[in-house]
Amino acid sequence: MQLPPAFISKYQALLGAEAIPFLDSFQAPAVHGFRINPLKPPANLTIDLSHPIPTVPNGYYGKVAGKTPEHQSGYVYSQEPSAMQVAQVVNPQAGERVLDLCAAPGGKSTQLAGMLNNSGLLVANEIDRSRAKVLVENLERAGVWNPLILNEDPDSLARHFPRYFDKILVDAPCSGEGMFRKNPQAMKYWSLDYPAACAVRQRTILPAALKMLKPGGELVYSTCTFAPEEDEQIIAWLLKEFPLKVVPITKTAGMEDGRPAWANQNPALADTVRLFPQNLPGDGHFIAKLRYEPTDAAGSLIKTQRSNVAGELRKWWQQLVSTEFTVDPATNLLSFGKTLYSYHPDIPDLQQLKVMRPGTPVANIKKQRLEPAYGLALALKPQSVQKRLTLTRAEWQIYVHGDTLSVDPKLPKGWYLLDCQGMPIGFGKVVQGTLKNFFPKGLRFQI
Ligand SMILES: C[S@@+](CC[C@H](N)C(=O)[O-])C[C@H]1O[C@@H](n2cnc3c(N)ncnc32)[C@H](O)[C@@H]1O
Repeated sequence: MQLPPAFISKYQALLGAEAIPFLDSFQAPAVHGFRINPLKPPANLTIDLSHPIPTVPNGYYGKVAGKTPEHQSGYVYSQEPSAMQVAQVVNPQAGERVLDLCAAPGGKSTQLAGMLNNSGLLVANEIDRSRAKVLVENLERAGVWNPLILNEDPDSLARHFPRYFDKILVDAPCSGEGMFRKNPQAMKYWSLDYPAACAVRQRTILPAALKMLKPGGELVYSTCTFAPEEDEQIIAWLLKEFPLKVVPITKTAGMEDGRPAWANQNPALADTVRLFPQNLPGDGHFIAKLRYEPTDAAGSLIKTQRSNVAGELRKWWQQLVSTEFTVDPATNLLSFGKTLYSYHPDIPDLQQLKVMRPGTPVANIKKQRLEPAYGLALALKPQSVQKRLTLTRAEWQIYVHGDTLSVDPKLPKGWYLLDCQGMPIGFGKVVQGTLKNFFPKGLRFQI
């Protein structure tokens, strides 16, 4: 790989002798990793789990294929190993309200959701609409319960969530120097001035994020770049401008202190973390954790979203629950577009927000009836449905292609939660020996 000459000389000046292993690391192959989703029920996975990442529960080195039941059903998520350290630093606790402000495609959101274990509230926001759609797919696949998925710019979002969150992650858009190895195209955008331009954007995102943090709440800031302008210098600026304190991050093997000398010499910057690719298997990251300690500690009340499901629609839902489920899987019901959602009761009134998903889709609204939603199949506990059917891997291929399958004609008609090797993969409807396919049209694929 041919690194930009200005990049080489910049890091030679910054790193001295260490620049040699740093620059050499770009010639090594990219390191792959994946996480196993702790939200999913136990299943028989066909995946090599022999190389665990010691510092990341459920994290493994290796590559996983995309077109497999394990991937389609959200049991695995491919993620570069050093990126996995960020959610570890956020460390969400049960019941907390957590915002992932720059969330697409959803690597850190899915990991945070796993750590929240479907307690508390995850709000995943992405400014770019097409990327937000990918975020929706990934959170749906992961079976996250009641995530609020938004497509807002940080300033607009801040108006709706004043002092609302316990933890906020800003995994900032950055110059992406850590991506060069995996995606050499990323070098095309790079110039000596690019990190400073990215820093301008980061300085607009962060004040908006702080408006949404509760007093005593924690902000985690991360980048996948090595540029001091976007790393230590951003934290030095935040510490000067806002009532924030650095929370030291416990360092594990291969993690280095942030470098005060690369900013304003503030010694607290050493408590941030640099992950360099010459020190650990991964592409590199910068992570800082800050506690917000404003002097005026008043919180803010918000108007919460009320359920809008009554009358006929509620009756149809109750009918579906009584014929197909063992318990009512929904929390609060919201009709949104042509879908019925379960949503978290603490979410603000959604009227002025660009909502991708208010929660978990539980049913598709048809004329005079409801059909259980794909997203529900991936999120609910299998024991909460009345009828289940196991497909072989070969039958799974037919299912994800969108075709019908023949089944035992004696099977009672109705909705079945389908699984493959114990992994829930979607719903199907049995009618007289035929399994009708309800795998969403937009997600179908051929192996
Ligand atoms: C590093 S990526 C996030 C990766 C994601 N956290 C993950 O782990 O999968 C940064 C994201 O910030 C978004 N972004 C770009 N400009 C932004 C802005 N002005 N405010 C907020 N987000 C922005 C990008 O669209 C991009 O999806």
